[in-house]
Amino acid sequence: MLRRLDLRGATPAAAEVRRLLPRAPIDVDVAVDAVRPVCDDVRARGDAAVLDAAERFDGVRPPALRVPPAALAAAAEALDPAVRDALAEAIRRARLVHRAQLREPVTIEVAPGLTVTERWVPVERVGLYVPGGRVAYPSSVVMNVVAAQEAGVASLAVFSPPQRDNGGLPHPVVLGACALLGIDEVYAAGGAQAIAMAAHGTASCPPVDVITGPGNVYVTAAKRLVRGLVGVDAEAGPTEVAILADHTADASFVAADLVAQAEHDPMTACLLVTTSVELADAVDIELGKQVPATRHRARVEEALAGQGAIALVADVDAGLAVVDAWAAEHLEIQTADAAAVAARVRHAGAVFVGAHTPVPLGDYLAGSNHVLPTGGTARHSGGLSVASFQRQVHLVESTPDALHAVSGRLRALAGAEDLTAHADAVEVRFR
Ligand SMILES: NC(=O)c1ccc[n+]([C@@H]2O[C@H](COP(=O)([O-])OP(=O)(O)OC[C@H]3O[C@@H](n4cnc5c(N)ncnc54)[C@H](O)[C@@H]3O)[C@@H](O)[C@H]2O)c1
Ligand SMILES: N[C@H](CO)Cc1c[nH]c[nH+]1
Ligand SMILES: [Zn+2]
Repeated sequence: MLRRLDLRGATPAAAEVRRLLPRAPIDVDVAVDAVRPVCDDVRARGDAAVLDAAERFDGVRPPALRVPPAALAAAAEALDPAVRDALAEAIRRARLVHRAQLREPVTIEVAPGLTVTERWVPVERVGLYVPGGRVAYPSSVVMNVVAAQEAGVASLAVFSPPQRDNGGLPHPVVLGACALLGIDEVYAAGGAQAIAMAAHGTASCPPVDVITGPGNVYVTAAKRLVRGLVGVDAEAGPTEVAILADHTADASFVAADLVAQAEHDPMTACLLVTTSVELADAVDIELGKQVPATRHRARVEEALAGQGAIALVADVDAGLAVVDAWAAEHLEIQTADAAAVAARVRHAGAVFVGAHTPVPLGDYLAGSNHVLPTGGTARHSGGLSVASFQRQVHLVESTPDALHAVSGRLRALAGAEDLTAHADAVEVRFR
């Protein structure tokens, strides 16, 4: 049985909701302290430190950090045809969505003769993290690489943990997915050491400008540490799901969707917010059937016991307030008129609307990006997109008349800041 919180009759403030509802006990701040020495070591000793960390954390010392081209080609060759076909379709769908995110330059004539043009320019080189500790994620290759390629990034390097069972190379399907996408720069490096390698650069790997991708709490912590030296995307850490459901929801669907995300990581957070005690009871019964039968039972049990909960709410409006406060990475809406309810959601990494839009569709094949903000960061961040790989640049262009027309006001503002040379630099042009 999931722990239950009865919020009917109460209207807790957002901060109180966040305190009451469970999330994983190790937070990113704690993990930052754990990974700081690893990142410092990579900065100081480069490749040797990455290799030592691989031995310590992944249980294998890769023969080389850079995956040889022959291994990528062999992995592509060895892909199961059904997996190859599914990857190709996932890539096709993701391209449709991400290409549509590209923005044309916009020129605004602010005053006669003065224009501001906004251009979006791709960064030059990116490091794309693909998790591979407990589970290997070829689908995260697709999510990272397609967004970066569509953004127009020229240099892409993928990092994924070395695997003992694969001779110290990353998982073969991860390599196969890289090859399908035309990626030839892949490193057998995982965890914080991979993030530090990408950020600082080593003898085998030039530094990158932006690092993106999901990972466990150590990866997330390392991204937080190098933020500023490089750009990073949102904190896409241990996965989480919230489901807002009423009496119309099917308990077997709800339970299956909780189990599906719980199988990622014992730190996964799974929350059902419902107006219906009957549904809550039925979901508990369903979990009693589904959990013992699921492949990764131990992980699922740990996640549900640790960070699983059902919150009972008075009505859908109260439920919306709760899920908005919790700001889930994934939010499913399984209520009557789900589309109308979903349209009112403010804080979630992605919203899955209606009974036939489970999170795993978005994980693999909806075309949406599955690299999404966790830990409540959906309050201020969005998921991975082409914008994660681009910078916006303003081009400002003025005629002499347009500059002259505004020079009096400019002097007023410069004077207010006691920066008179600013005004002089304008007026020198008209003496
Ligand atoms: N939010 C998202 O968008 C999203 C998407 C996909 C996956 N995920 C999450 O990614 C995570 C993948 O985790 P994973 O562990 O399978 O793979 P991972 O690649 O993220 O982490 C594996 C690495 O963690 C490091 N590590 C392990 N224990 C450590 C320790 N005690 N100290 C320091 N470093 C340590 C190792 O170096 C190892 O290479 C899951 O939590 C999953 O939920 C999130
Ligand atoms: N649910 C994960 C976090 O968004 C993504 C994923 C990849 N593979 C399966 N699931
Ligand atoms: Zn998933």
